[in-house]
Amino acid sequence: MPGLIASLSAVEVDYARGRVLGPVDLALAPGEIVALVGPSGCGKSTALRLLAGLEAPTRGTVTRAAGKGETSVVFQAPTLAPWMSAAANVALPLELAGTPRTEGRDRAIEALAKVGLKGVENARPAQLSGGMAMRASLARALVTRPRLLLLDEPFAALDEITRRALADDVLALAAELAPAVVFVTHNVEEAVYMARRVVVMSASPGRIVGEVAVEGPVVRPPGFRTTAAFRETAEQVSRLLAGNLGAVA
Ligand SMILES: Nc1ncnc2c1ncn2[C@@H]1O[C@H](COP(=O)(O)OP(=O)(O)OP(=O)(O)O)[C@@H](O)[C@H]1O
Repeated sequence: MPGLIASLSAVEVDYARGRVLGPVDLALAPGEIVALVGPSGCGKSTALRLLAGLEAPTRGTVTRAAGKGETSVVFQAPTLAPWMSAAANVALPLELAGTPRTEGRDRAIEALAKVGLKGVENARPAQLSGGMAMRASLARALVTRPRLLLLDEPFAALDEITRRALADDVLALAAELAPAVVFVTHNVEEAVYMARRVVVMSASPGRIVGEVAVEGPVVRPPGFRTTAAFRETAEQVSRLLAGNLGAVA
């Protein structure tokens, strides 16, 4: 379909023990932020891997307007190379794409500053806290200025305060750089906070059971979580989830 960053059409994924996903249809417009919520094991990460082009579906069609170099994925674990400095880690995708080394380092330092990591350019990953390592991973994902940013439970291992701070930082960066974002989470409130559109999946094999639109600006104003509209939207998502949990594996 023209104008879309990526889409899944009648997509199904089977593994050896049977169907794990689908059929699923999902279309992503440029710059939109979509959250994917669903019970554990329903195929959220599988859907993300399809959108990233890391895996092919068993049946159905995946289209991707964003090429490999225009797609970034951030996983729950920061996946930084332990022997490299923060700046070298962030510069890695640029280096692999053939960007001259000094330009790569400058852009990495700029990306680190954008995620609040000014001054830690030369630190090794082991010297960073969990939140800082996740920020460095985000900087590495954004340094290539992707058109499609795929986030697989990026805050799951972090404490609540760090999660909330990072959520605001990701939204600020999304507002500035305008990639299409797919954000996978188990957490209903986090989904409603992050996304303009929450896509709810059933238990395995995951299908889309409903979508809920979220009002408000991309960068959420203070107190957004306590508004009646936010509570109602979260309730709607929770009801969709609760009605479609099926047999828990
Ligand atoms: N490479 C694989 N081979 C076989 N089975 C797999 C493979 N990858 C995932 N699965 C299975 O497919 C199902 C969907 O996995 P997936 O990781 O996509 O779910 P998820 O919704 O992201 O789960 P969680 O929320 O727990 O991270 C699970 O039952 C999982 O065990």
